[in-house]
Amino acid sequence: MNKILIIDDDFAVQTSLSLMLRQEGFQVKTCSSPVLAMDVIEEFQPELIILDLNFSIETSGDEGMKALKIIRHTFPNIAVILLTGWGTINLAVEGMKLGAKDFVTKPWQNDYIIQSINTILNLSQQKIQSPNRKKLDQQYQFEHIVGNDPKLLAILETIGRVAITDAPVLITGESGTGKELIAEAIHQNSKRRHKPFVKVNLGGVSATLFESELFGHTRGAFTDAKSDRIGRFELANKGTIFLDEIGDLDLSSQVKLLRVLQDRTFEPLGSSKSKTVDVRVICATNRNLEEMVANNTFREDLFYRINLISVKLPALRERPEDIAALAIYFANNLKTIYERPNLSISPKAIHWLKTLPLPGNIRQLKNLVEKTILLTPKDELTIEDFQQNISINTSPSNKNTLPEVGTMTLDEMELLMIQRAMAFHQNKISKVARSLGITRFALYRRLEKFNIPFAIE
Ligand SMILES: Nc1ncnc2c1ncn2[C@@H]1O[C@H](COP(=O)(O)OP(=O)(O)OP(=O)(O)O)[C@@H](O)[C@H]1O
Repeated sequence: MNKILIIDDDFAVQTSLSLMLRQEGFQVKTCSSPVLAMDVIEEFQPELIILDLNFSIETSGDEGMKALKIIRHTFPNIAVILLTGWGTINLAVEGMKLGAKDFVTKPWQNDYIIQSINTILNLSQQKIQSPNRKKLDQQYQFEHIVGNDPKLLAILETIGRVAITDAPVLITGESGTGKELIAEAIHQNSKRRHKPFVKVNLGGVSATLFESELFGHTRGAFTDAKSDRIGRFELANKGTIFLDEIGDLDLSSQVKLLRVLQDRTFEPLGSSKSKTVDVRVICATNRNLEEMVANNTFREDLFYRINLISVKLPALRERPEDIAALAIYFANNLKTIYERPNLSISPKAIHWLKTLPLPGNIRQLKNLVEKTILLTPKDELTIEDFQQNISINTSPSNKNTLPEVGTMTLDEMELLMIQRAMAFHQNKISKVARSLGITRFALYRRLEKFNIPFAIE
């Protein structure tokens, strides 16, 4: 039985929280001040502490903060959840930086606290050493997710475990790495799987449309509002809402979003009646939210609210072994669709695909395989077939794949580009030279300079 310690000077809070947690099967102790807490922690050895930040004698929150620092320092393995008022949410944010696992604003929702506790305890307690794909597939539904890379498996393990809770999950990763697929998998493995999964692309929602899109509007709320409209949150009730491109949200919309994530209540535009929703929130972005927080373009409190659990999907170039499995999977899917049962990819072509940088990640690989199959009438696809259909330089995020200024000289860059072109064109000098925009002789000179072996054509 897991042990939880509640540190709060408000007797009513102590009683109601402990009653609720005992009903959930936890062993609970309470304590009214941080000073007394240290002895209790030593003796009781809780796995988790719920710590109030606002003690009535000291409304600045300093006492709670001090206690948090000491607890983190003395008992680093004990998880801490902070309790705070809505008005002092900035304190909670400070606390998260000091290592608290989550924060809950008063008045709290019992369901939220319980799911947060379960998620935190669950994640900290049963870490499997190295998850294996077969075991994961026996436990969870990941049938459309291809891959065996240890980084991907660790992610599948985490999402499998947290899927059953209602914990918010933040999914980051470059474009095309499978963020939406992972969000769907979380929903499919949750208790909400038979309820709606509603996707909202926040990148496409302007600040003026944000409220009506997410919270709905009543007829006449604004000039074009000819009839009542249900917002996305309400559509997702009892299910999951997937907020894609959350990093694209402007600051005024961020605060509106924080409010509904915090209280689960909102008012449709033009209405004064609050509505309550029961949704699980999954967010995704290819931006660096930590950096945005540092630049004050993303609210820190919203950041901590959405990333109780966060997973970062690796770029495809970081897991080249999965390229083979993915290419074969996409080709097999198309076998049936296009009625070409003998379709296959030559072993050499598979090997060659693994050497591609693929900045557009899995989406780019999928498009390449589909395009090549469509445009090639043969059964076995070769390197040349793929070469004709790839546009390495026009991929969307190519500019991001250039190294940072100061990390590479022009000479090193030239060497890398020549090596890459040689691999791509399998050392065929005239093709390599053409792709680099230089003559064959200019290429020979450079190959010699860089000591790259070649055969004269
Ligand atoms: N592990 C995988 N196995 C099979 N297909 C995958 C996998 N990951 C992604 N895909 C496929 O690749 C395509 C891109 O994936 P997805 O849309 O989930 O990426 P994303 O990270 O959400 O992209 P963006 O940031 O551009 O929205 C989809 O067609 C998806 O089905």
